[in-house]
Amino acid sequence: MRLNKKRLITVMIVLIIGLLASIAYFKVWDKKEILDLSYNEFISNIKQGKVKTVYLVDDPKINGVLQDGTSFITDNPRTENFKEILLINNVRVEENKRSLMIMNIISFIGFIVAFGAMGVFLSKQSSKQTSREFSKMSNIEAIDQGNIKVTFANIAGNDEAKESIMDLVDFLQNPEKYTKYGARVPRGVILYGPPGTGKTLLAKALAGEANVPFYAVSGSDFVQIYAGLGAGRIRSLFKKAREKGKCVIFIDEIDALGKKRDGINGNDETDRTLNALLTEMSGFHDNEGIIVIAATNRLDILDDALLRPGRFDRQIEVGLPDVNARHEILKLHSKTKPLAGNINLEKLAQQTVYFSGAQLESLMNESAILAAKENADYIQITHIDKAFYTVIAGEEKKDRSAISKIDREITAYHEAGHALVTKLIAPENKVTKVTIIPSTKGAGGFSMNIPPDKMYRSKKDMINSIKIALAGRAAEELIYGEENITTGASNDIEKATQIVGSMIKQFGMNKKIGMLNYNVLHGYGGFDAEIIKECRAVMEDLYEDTKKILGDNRNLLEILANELLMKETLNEEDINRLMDKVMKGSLV
Ligand SMILES: Nc1ncnc2c1ncn2[C@@H]1O[C@H](COP(=O)(O)OP(=O)(O)OP(=O)(O)O)[C@@H](O)[C@H]1O
Ligand SMILES: [Zn+2]
Repeated sequence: MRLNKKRLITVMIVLIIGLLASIAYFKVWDKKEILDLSYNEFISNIKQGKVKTVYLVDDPKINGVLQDGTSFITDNPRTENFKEILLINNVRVEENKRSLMIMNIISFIGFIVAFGAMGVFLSKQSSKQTSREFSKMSNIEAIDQGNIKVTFANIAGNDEAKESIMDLVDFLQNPEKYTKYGARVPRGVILYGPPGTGKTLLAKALAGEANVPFYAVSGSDFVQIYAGLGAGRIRSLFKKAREKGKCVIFIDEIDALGKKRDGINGNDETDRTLNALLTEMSGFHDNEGIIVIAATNRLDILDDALLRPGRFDRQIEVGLPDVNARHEILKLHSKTKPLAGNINLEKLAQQTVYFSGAQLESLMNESAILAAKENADYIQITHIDKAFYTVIAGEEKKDRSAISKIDREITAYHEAGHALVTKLIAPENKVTKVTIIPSTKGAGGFSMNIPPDKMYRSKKDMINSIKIALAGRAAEELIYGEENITTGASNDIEKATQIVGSMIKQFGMNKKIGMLNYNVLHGYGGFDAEIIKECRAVMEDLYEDTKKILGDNRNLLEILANELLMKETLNEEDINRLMDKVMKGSLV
């Protein structure tokens, strides 16, 4: 339907151009070629023998041609003997042919027809182009099972993401098993994280491990195409996939399709495409065994509609690799390369802070190319050094290693502060992971789970949470001095303020302020100088406490921070092990 409309518009445009062109043509022709003779002039021309031909018609005007080839037009006398007079004066009379005027009209019509035809042709051409685009999409052949060489063995690091994806292999292979128990098999998974961290690789590995076909498209393919085509592409993609049965559909750059709709920058076309995708996904039967994996660098900009249950309801973070993962990735990508014996990949892993998997792969590849160019026997450290700068050339901060050194140290102390205070004041809390590798959520990372089986939070719990939140800043101040504290604590301060505020305004946990809910008394936006003063006083006390805890355990803080600098990521066991050692006095 929409395609026809499109074609119609193209034809119309061409016709209008044709019309304008022919009008212009006739205007010119009129002026230059056609003499408008009065009847008297015509007669005198005849008498002088200047008229060659006259086209006789039953119109008010007749045309003719002079001896010199000039066309003319004059009034038709429509007298009985007109033809005779002409013939007597040696004028050729053409009766059967239409007059020039008519010829003009005919040629005019010809023009239009020609242009019309051209229009249709062009629109056919453009629809050919659309159909080419279309077929580009419908031609997405499933990469055959046998051709997906990627398995989990091709992915180093990313252990958590890998585990979540591994779960899906069984869903793909035996969906019936899960439907038997009434379980909803996941349909969509979003992999999010910085570029080049192996999201595509993970999706491929899923297909490779489950031995099913793999279809890949990119969200940006759907942008700037003809109206309605995006949705059509989605439908044909899924149709194809269904025909194959079990498979993995990979949609890279899903954000190009599924950005949050803000109502202002709404784009009908992407909306339509997104809706088609959502419709297709809710149309799966539970045991169809199709899993859609989408990738994005930004989870926060995605439309909520995408993240609802039954759609992309699993979200897996794929982060930058830590030093161990970098080592693994480097090993993986130098397996088939002749490295000189003195190259230490472990050291190289330490030097490639913030490198993504793709950058590490590129580093090894560039080195190999340099070595090959020189016909060197081995890839030498000099090749790697050169390649290093090629890989980071596009980065904004060229001297990144210098900048990152102090950044890393501050981050390490900050994160170690959080972890240590947690361990010391709330050992029942679970510290799942501490890292100094930036994530999409911000610099560094620290995750802590409060035991989920608590129904209420005690005043002590809340105070502990505040201290844990303040511990990052406290560690920075303790180690680097008050002047060198950073903006890295902004989220922590926000969190601490929320807790203090709710304790005092809402939960009646402050003696001075009393057991009143101030939200009820003067709304959530209420401003009360006394409350703010009290919040500040409580916060100051807690901050001093936190600094004291860290100061008293400074050696532990330094040991943890140094371990973080070395390993970049520590899990709970690592932290426990370290603390045990220190407590037992073996590491002081
Ligand atoms: N964890 C990893 N292990 C091994 N190789 C990796 C890893 N991460 C990335 N690579 C290498 O980088 C290349 C690019 O990775 P991939 O295309 O999967 O990244 P991506 O996260 O999908 O990136 P983008 O967000 O830019 O699409 C891979 O083909 C692989 O060579
Ligand atoms: Zn922090």
